[in-house]
Amino acid sequence: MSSATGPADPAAEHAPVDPAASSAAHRTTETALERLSAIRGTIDNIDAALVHLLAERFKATQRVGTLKAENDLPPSDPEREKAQIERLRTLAEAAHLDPEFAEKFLNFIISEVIRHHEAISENHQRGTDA
Ligand SMILES: C=C(O[C@@H]1C=C(C(=O)O)C=C[C@H]1O)C(=O)O
Repeated sequence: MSSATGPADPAAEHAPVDPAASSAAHRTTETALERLSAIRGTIDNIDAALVHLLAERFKATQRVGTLKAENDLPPSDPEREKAQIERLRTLAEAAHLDPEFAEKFLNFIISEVIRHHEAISENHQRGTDA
């Protein structure tokens, strides 16, 4: 705001807001950054848990892959996949997670598992053919 005689500093009237110049704005920014950091701490823990859970799941599916290869069972089982996707869609809905996302995520993991099972089967075949 300028007075009748004009602002003391003519540039001040259109100067960009500097949050550090206002103690209230500064405090607000610090609090927001602290909250962001705390929430990110939770995200870090969840991401770490996801990695550990996925590692355990892949250890189990590797065992399934070996069992299948040794017993001439096919790498994929579409019936089991269908049932598992349906089960996870229901769980996702109850947990307020987008079921479409849950299905895509599971399909992404399953396609990687099948790739592993195919590789295990090929290695097993090579071993028994030799
Ligand atoms: C792990 C298996 O193999 C494949 C992978 C699946 C999965 O990752 O959930 C499910 C079915 C199969 O296509 C299984 O048959 O149980």
